Amino acid sequence: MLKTYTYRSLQESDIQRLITRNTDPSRSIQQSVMAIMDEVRTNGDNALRMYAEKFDGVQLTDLALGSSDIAALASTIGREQQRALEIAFANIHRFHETQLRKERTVETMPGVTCWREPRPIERVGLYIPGGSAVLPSTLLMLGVPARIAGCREIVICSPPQADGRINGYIAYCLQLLKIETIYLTGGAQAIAAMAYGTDTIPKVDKIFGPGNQYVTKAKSLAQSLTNVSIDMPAGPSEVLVIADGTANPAYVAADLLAQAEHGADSQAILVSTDQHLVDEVQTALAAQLTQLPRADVASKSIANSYALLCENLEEAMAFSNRYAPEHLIIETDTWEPLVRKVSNAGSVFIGHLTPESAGDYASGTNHTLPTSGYARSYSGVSVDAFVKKITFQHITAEGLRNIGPTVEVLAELEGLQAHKNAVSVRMG
Ligand SMILES: NC(=O)c1ccc[n+]([C@@H]2O[C@H](COP(=O)([O-])OP(=O)(O)OC[C@H]3O[C@@H](n4cnc5c(N)ncnc54)[C@H](O)[C@@H]3O)[C@@H](O)[C@H]2O)c1
Ligand SMILES: N[C@H](CO)Cc1c[nH]c[nH+]1
Ligand SMILES: [Zn+2]
Repeated sequence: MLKTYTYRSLQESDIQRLITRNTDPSRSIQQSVMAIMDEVRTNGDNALRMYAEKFDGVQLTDLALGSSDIAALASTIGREQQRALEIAFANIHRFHETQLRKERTVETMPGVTCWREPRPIERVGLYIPGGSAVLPSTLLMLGVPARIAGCREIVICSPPQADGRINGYIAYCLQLLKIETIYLTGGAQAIAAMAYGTDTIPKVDKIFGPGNQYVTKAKSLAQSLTNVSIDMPAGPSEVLVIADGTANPAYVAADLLAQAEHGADSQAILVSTDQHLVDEVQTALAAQLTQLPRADVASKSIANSYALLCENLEEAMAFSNRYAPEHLIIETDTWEPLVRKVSNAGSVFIGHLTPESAGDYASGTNHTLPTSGYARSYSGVSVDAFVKKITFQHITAEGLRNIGPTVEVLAELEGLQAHKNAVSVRMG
């Protein structure tokens, strides 16, 4: 069950240990991923086939499925599942379409006009996890903002399943998104393929998507070894629940287990002001675990997690801000003052009736979020991530008279005469 710590008895070194997760201290993941990426760079599609056999247990001839295969697979799913995917698609679309707001044009001095306009990133690669669980929801979370942004080429990679194909739910989402091809490759090799390009898989400008530690390391290496950029490190899922005596222990336990079932390296942290609640959550965890098909994975993750007892909710929030969770759930009757104090979190779920699963699937917010403390500096995926915001400016004769002398002085103080001349030659 959850190990329990008391915040006031922790030293700074203990806090550092408690907020650190999935950093690959032995560099073993980095080494494996480097080797995989080199292999893909050198041997392209043949390397992808070799890794499909090694990691996914399938022999592939074709690395891609086209629209007729996708249509056949999509037709196998039930009406209820279609409907749920359509509602999720619509809510995600509704939430994300507001993000492409036009910005104001600014006249910084009379005759000097500056503004910013978004332009889609032309070629984007979306990674859809499919190792221990296939996540069609992730395809919607990445595909919808890519479509809203207007990206010209959307490359999708996901690990092949045991039958050498994808499941029908992924296929249905591809149809909702009007995407006609999917590439059957997963893990670090998929990221390498999109970063370097192979005969079959196009090289992209930016790679998006969550994944396990291999995928996440490959994304960061791809960014440093090639000119591809990435959305953010979105690795093993995590949740931190702040709960006081008003929380329902069954709800808290369910929320912790919902992230714990993602993987043994996931973390589910309970931060509470109430010892009695912690005890009740432990009991509820034990009871609910026995009912879960993925109890094996979830119990390993719970063993890799902890509960922390704090004196008050301010202290609880201070710890949460240091931990910087991917998901923060606030299960207290009074939450407004706490919400104002959130400074580091990927996505926040407020009140007793807001399960994090709602955001994972269908409320509309994006579930591709920074993990391992990266919520201190990264935002989750949004339409912004699929565009570049380009600045523009225009200067009139009046503007040049206004701004010119300032630029000349600044160029001169930096010793850059040619910069000064570019102004002076126009001012006559
Ligand atoms: N942060 C987020 O936004 C977010 C969202 C959804 C899911 N997730 C996380 O994504 C992850 C999905 O992981 P997954 O494993 O189920 O699927 P995955 O698709 O990320 O990884 C599967 C692939 O990993 C590779 N792999 C497995 N073992 C390997 C090894 N020993 N060496 C090299 N490569 C290996 C294989 O190629 C396999 O196809 C989970 O950790 C989940 O918590 C995060
Ligand atoms: N909780 C995951 C993000 O960490 C997203 C997800 C997809 N499916 C279920 N959950
Ligand atoms: Zn989830």
